[in-house]
Amino acid sequence: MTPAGSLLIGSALRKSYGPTPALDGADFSIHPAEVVAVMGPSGSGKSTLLHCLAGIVQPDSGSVRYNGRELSSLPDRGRSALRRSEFGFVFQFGQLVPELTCLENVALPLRLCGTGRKPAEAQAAEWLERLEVDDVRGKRPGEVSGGQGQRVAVARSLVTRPRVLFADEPTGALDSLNGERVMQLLTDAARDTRAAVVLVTHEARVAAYSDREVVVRDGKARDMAGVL
Ligand SMILES: Nc1ncnc2c1ncn2[C@@H]1O[C@H](COP(=O)(O)OP(=O)(O)OP(=O)(O)O)[C@@H](O)[C@H]1O
Repeated sequence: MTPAGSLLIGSALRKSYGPTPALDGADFSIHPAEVVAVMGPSGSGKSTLLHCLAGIVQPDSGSVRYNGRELSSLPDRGRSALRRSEFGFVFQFGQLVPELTCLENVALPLRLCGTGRKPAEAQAAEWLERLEVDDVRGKRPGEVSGGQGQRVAVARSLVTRPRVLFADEPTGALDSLNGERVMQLLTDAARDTRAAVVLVTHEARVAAYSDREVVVRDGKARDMAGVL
């Protein structure tokens, strides 16, 4: 796939941690509304690639362009604002705020973007319903199951209707049945809202929910479209 029409493009990305090269000239691109699985062995550079694409980690060299804009040309504040308004995130563990109810957790990204409490919570309630966890809205994250918590996290990641959802092993802590359900709900919701999804996983059954697979090995990314 060529980067033409791509929403997000990483080119020749390099990143080392001390003497350890995590990325060694990785290329990646994703179109609007596309779900791309980033696969590869442990330590191959998948999470580092995701962090560079999301502007969380600054690559040593190479470029990341989002919607025609070079991320490194934005000041820190601009990158943070972009992450808040255009990107969504869901990780394997612990991203919910323990002191807040599930409803307040899902409403939080909207509140941070300036939405008032009532409309933010009304939208959050809709997303909890969509992820089939309406019943836990008044509970705190410590009082819900792992699968329920992950659905709440997916609801929170999509409530701002991001254009790119970054998901790093989103079902890594779940049993296979719960994992499949979360993936189904996540990809259905992303496709409905036309969010592109960068999905890091090492599990083939999770990658099966994607449109395309990219394999990262020794810090280099390879599109499997021409290989499979
Ligand atoms: N913050 C960091 N400090 C030092 N080394 C790091 C850091 N983050 C990643 N690395 C190293 O960079 C390399 C790539 O790590 P990364 O987490 O991107 O791989 P991964 O493919 O996501 O692995 P996994 O599947 O195990 O999560 C590894 O050798 C890792 O030890």
